[in-house]
Amino acid sequence: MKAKLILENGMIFHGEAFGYLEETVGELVFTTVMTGYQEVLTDPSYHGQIVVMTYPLIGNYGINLEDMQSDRVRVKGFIIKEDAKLPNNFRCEITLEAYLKQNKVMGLKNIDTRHLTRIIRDTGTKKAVITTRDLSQEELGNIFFSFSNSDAVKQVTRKDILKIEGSKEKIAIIDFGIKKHIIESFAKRNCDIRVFPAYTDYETIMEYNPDALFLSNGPGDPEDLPEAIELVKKVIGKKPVIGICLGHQIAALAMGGKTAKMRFGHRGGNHPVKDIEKNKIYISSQNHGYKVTELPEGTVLSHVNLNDNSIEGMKNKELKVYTVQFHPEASPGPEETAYIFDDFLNMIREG
Ligand SMILES: NC(=O)CC[C@H](N)C(=O)O
Repeated sequence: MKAKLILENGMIFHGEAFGYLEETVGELVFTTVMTGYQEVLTDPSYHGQIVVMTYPLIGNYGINLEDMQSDRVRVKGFIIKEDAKLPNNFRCEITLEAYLKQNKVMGLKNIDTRHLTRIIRDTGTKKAVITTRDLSQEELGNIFFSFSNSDAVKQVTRKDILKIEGSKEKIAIIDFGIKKHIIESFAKRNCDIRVFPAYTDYETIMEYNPDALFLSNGPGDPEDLPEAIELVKKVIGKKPVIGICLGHQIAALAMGGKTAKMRFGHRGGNHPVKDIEKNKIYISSQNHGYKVTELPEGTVLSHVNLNDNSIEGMKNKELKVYTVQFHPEASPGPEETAYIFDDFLNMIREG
């Protein structure tokens, strides 16, 4: 069935619907990862976003039920050039199209994703609609006007506390929309883990008497999370604080730093970041549309993005805060920054 993508600036791309047939609206972003589409689909950080894959052939190894980063598809829509109709892999359980259908998420294929990506790069992230209908200007205007992603964390955070027993550091994780492989990365290192819902109060977290507070990745604008920022303000100085992506941004705001929305963000599996202390360059996995623009006082830059010199990590040795903007858990992407989890734990132990 024919369907189209309509951008907020009036541009229209014609393609073919695939997956679930239901009109959708979201913030249009692109990722340059060449594999790992199923980790992208299930990453809660993409809540509210329509994702364009720049790699031209998607679905070629199907969908397995182990690599998901949460329990369902989180993107609002999925745009590709070509759908591999006959996936071929021993781990494949269902096709990409069946998975989208099952999760009630609309896809659009046969789109010139390279052209679309250039438009997003040149003119910035914007809202977009995928539809099979002919919409009037007024209808479109209403759809765009009523779309907001400011309660994204509320939508994706867990309801109950998750406990994982371990013999090493006690890590209190705040789930702003956490990816499964982050939890696994701490569990693999034998940490004792409690994963708390995003709006858990300070007392409940301190009752667990953690060795550190970990702030997870998650969707939306960090400035939409004043409660989380207040919680972190209370914890800093009392317990070490570590974090990834949204967690990094929240920690920066809690300490008096600044964040801002980027023109089109960093989403992909080959972003070069330099670890300043180690004087080494790593290829990192990234998925963010906001960044820290001003480091808090007393905090030093730990990592920098070599494409645009943006802040990719910060450290405060006195207060024991260490956070990174990129994704050391990868999933998808290269795993060479997994050392960050060991660095986090070393910082906690040093006390
Ligand atoms: N992956 C993340 O945690 C993303 C953080 C934030 N939502 C951003 O887009 O910048």
